[in-house]
Formats: sequence, C-alpha cells, structure tokens
Amino acid sequence: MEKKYFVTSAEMKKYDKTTIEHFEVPSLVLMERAALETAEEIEKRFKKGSRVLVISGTGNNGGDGIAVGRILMQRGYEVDFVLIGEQAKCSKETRRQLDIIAKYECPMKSKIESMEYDIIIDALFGIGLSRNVEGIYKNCIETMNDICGFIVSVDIPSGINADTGEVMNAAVKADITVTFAYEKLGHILYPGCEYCGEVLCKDIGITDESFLGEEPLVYSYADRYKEQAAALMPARNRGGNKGTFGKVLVVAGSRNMSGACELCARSAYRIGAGMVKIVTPEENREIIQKNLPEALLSTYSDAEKPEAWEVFSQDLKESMKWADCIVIGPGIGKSGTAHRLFEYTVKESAKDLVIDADGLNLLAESEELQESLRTAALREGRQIIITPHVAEFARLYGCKPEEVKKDIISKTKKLADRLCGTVVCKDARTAVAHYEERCVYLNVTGNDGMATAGSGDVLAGIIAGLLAQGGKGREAALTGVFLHGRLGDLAAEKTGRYAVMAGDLTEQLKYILSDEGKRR
Ligand SMILES: NC(=O)C1=CN([C@@H]2O[C@H](COP(=O)(O)OP(=O)(O)OC[C@H]3O[C@@H](n4cnc5c(N)ncnc54)[C@H](O)[C@@H]3O)[C@@H](O)[C@H]2O)[C@@H](O)CC1
Ligand SMILES: Nc1ncnc2c1ncn2[C@@H]1O[C@H](COP(=O)(O)OP(=O)(O)O)[C@@H](O)[C@H]1O
Ligand SMILES: [K+]
Repeated sequence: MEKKYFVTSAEMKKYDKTTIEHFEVPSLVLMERAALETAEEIEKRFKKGSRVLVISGTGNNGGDGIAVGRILMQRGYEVDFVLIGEQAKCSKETRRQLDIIAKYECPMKSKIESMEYDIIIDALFGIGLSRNVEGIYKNCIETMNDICGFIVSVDIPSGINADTGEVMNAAVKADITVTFAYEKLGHILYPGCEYCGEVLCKDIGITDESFLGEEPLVYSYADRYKEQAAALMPARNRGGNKGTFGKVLVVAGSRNMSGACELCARSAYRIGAGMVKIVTPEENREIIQKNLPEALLSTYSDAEKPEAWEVFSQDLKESMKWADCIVIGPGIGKSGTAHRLFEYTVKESAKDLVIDADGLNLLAESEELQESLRTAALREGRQIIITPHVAEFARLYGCKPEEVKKDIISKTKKLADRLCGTVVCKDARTAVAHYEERCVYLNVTGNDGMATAGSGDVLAGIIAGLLAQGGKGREAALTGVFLHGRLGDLAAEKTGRYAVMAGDLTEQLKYILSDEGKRR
C-alpha cells in the first residue's frame, strides 16, 4: 500500500538534520531549493512587476522568506523586505540571507509601511513556533491578514501549531502554503488546515532516506486512492459464493430504533459481504423485513425474563457460530438486555468484533468487560475493532473530549494498546491505531456533511463487511474509514454538504467500487 506521511515538527527537524549532517547537504542548499520552489509558485500566478511584501521572522522560516524575495527581485518583481524581531537574534542561515540582500542593496525594514501589495510572503514563523503569539508578532499577523493581497505562507501559516493544528492566539489566513518534503500534522488537523489555503508540498532534497530506518509516526493512504478506491478492496473471487464472501452478524437496534440495524446491515452488504443477519427486538421485524428483505433476522422479546433469555441466548449462540464477524452496538441502548447481549457477545463468541455506539458506552462502564476484550485478543486471537466518536472515546479513555481533540494521535494509540485492539477515533480527521503497530493512520477523506445521525452505523457495517471478506482488523478499519470518507465526499458532490444523510453514503458504494480490479 502506497503511503503518504504527515510529520511533526520534531520529526521534520530530525529529517532536516539528518540530510544536513549525515548526508552532508548544506543547509543553505535546502533553503535555496525551498525558496526557488516557493518563488516558482508565485511566478505561475503573478506577472513580473507585481508588488511583493516579504515578512520575515528571525528563524530559518524568515531565511526562506528573504531568499524567496531575493529570487523574485532578481526576476523582475518589486520587493519590500520587513524583519520582525531583532537582527541580532537571527539564526545563522537567516543572517546569511540578510547579508546577501544587503549586498544587493535591498533595504530591510522593521515595520510594514504600506497596506497595498499584490503578494505577501508570510515567513514569520514556521515549524519552530513554540508558544502563543503575542505583542508585535500578533500585531504583524493581524496586519498581514488585513492587507489586501494574495498570501503565500512559507512552510506553514505563521501562528499555526505544526503538531496540533491549533491557532496559537493568532494565525495568518493563507491563500496558498508552500511546504517542504512532507506535510506537517498542522496542515491536516483542524483548525490549522483551514488556514493553509491550498497546500503545495515540494521536494527540496529531503527524502525518506533521512528517516534512517524509522518511519514517521503518522501516515495516510496516498492521494491516488481517492480516484482508485477499488484498489484497496480485497480481491473478489469470480468463483466465490455467498458463503465465501463472508457472514456478518449485526447485533443492533432497540425498540423504536430500527434504522441503526438497517444502515449497518445494508452497508455490510453493499461493501460485498455475502450474508448479513440482524439480531434485534421483535418489534423491529416487520419494518426490517420490508426495508431490507435481503437480511436474515433473529429477534428477541421479553429478554429480561430468564426463560425468554434462556431460549434466545441459544439462538444467539448459533448465530454467533454461523458468523465470521459480529458488529455490536448501533442503537442497542443501555438497557439491562443491551448489557446482557453485549456481555454475551464479548464472552461467549469466538469471532472478530466491531464495537460501536452504545456498545462502547457499556464497555466504558465495565473494567471487567475491557479485560475480557484483552483476553479475547491476546489468548483467543480475536480481532477487536472499536469505533468511538470523540465523546465515546473520552468516556472510554477517562478524559474530556477537548483533550482527545488536542492529542488524537497519541491517545488513540494508547487506547489501542490498552484494549489490545484496533481503535478508530472518529472525528473530522479520524485516527486509527492498532496495538501491534507503532504508526497511526490519519484519515483525510470526508466532510462535515457526514456529521449526520447514522453515519457511524454505516462505517461499522462497512468495516464488518471488510472483515467478513477476510480483511485483517487493522486493514479493514483503515480501508473502511478511507472509503467511508470518500462516500461522504461523493455524496456531497451530488447534493452539497447540507443535504447529505447517512443512507446516501451507502448508496455511493454502488459507484465507488465499480472499477474493481482495473487499477490495482
Ligand atoms: N535547513 C533547515 O533546517 C531548513 C529549514 N527550513 C525552514 O526553517 C523553518 C524552521 O526554522 P526554525 O526552527 O528556525 O523556526 P522558525 O523560523 O519557525 O522560528 C523559530 C524562531 O521563532 C521564535 N519563536 C517561536 N515561537 C515564538 C513566539 N510565539 N513568539 C516569538 N518568537 C517565537 C523562536 O525562539 C525561534 O527564534 C521551517 O519552517 C522552514 O521554513 C527550510 O529552509 C528547509 C531547510
Ligand atoms: N466534519 C467532518 N468531516 C469529516 N468527517 C466527519 C465530520 N463530522 C463527522 N464525520 C464522520 O462522520 C461519522 C459520524 O459518526 P458518529 O458520530 O458515530 O455518528 P452516529 O452515531 O450518528 O452514527 C464519523 O465517521 C466521522 O468521522
Ligand atoms: K510561515
């Protein structure tokens, strides 16, 4: 699988350092290449003679900016240079850039003197931003946003935290961001991604060799899969039958909640599972049979009564034996029966499990069930995938939802380790971690149209459908999350983001996989 990395500022600094010290590429060569790439993006968009303002800080980001200004000046642009901060504090490379433009007799100013430019080059802070922006720096960022001109941020918009995407008190709103070697997490996570404009990632000679064998922590699927989603699917056997394409058991729904089972089960079918059986209260029978006649059904009533449970649990045991994997949770509620169903499924089955929605809330309340899951994974080799949204995640983790959002990568990994499973932490950028893998997947497909009731049920069904077709827990989760986001993007292209509903996501499965096998 072809990957794309998102790096932290510490990782990027390490790769810079390795390139400079281990591979002996001079730092100024990297800076010149970064500046040339940025200047070329400006030349593509603006003609010679355009007015350019370069705003530099004292770090190497400022050095990049000064070099961009010098190159543009030499190519016929009218360039003004401003340095914010003390010259004496400039980094070695930035001082060198100052010396060069001094030789060309370009004056360096210490404040912005005109509010009219065609292009503003934002090189105040890059990935070295280490604290909140205050005083003259904050004023400068606000002024840049006020000047009427096209803003090009060098590496990352000044004021965005490169690791978390947070706005550090103030941040530049760029039209384009030209970054180098690898995209940083701050370009991808919210709100940072909304400040970048278009992100252009340029090769400046820092390559995967600079990892010296240790990959970056965070990755995603390469962009090409957005157009070639079918390449991620398990190969489909032309000689297969409904048994070989996998059997999914969906334990979902409660009284007045039949939609969750339907969305989940239909998605498992549409992703290619051979058979799907729904376990739900008897009250839901009629509506499910009407809306999803393809589903097999096993219903229960009065399950809180011991005799009724005795009979039904035998039936459930048979269903669990029949299935290749089980989804439990969508719409089951938190009643005594839901609790019993959940416990039975965790403890009495030997099959892979996808736990979603209320299943997660029940899990959060029981240390004993969490221990059972660890046993299921470690001793029985079952694959356990949990799919909490941020609030469910916070309940399981024992922290506040805001804390999850700030630190989604490491918290997702920690929970996966604790539960010995695959954790899908669902948010605008969903993270997926697996206990046996160091690296964490960060998803970049999807949009806010998917923030609509039931879209999580669709994801649970998709992941289960992939597991049933033989996927490993981790791959099923990654592929499921990526595809689910693509379905959201395609649905939004058709109707706009406001109108997207969960069922529309499943509907798009009819089209997205139609090129199966063609471009693998
Ligand atoms: N040779 C290299 O290492 C390369 C570095 N590159 C550039 O270098 C940048 C990173 O350079 P640096 O590490 O020097 O960092 P920056 O240029 O991002 O800024 C760091 C400076 O700002 C100060 N600072 C941090 N937060 C502040 C705040 N809130 N208020 C006031 N001052 C603050 C720091 O004390 C430090 O002096 C990258 O973003 C990239 O643009 C590129 O030229 C590629 C090659
Ligand atoms: N702003 C957004 N951008 C991208 N994806 C989103 C956004 N908001 C929600 N989603 C996705 O939509 C799904 C919502 O799931 P969930 O909260 O479980 O919904 P429900 O419980 O109603 O089914 C998740 O997969 C989440 O990642
Ligand atoms: K910048």
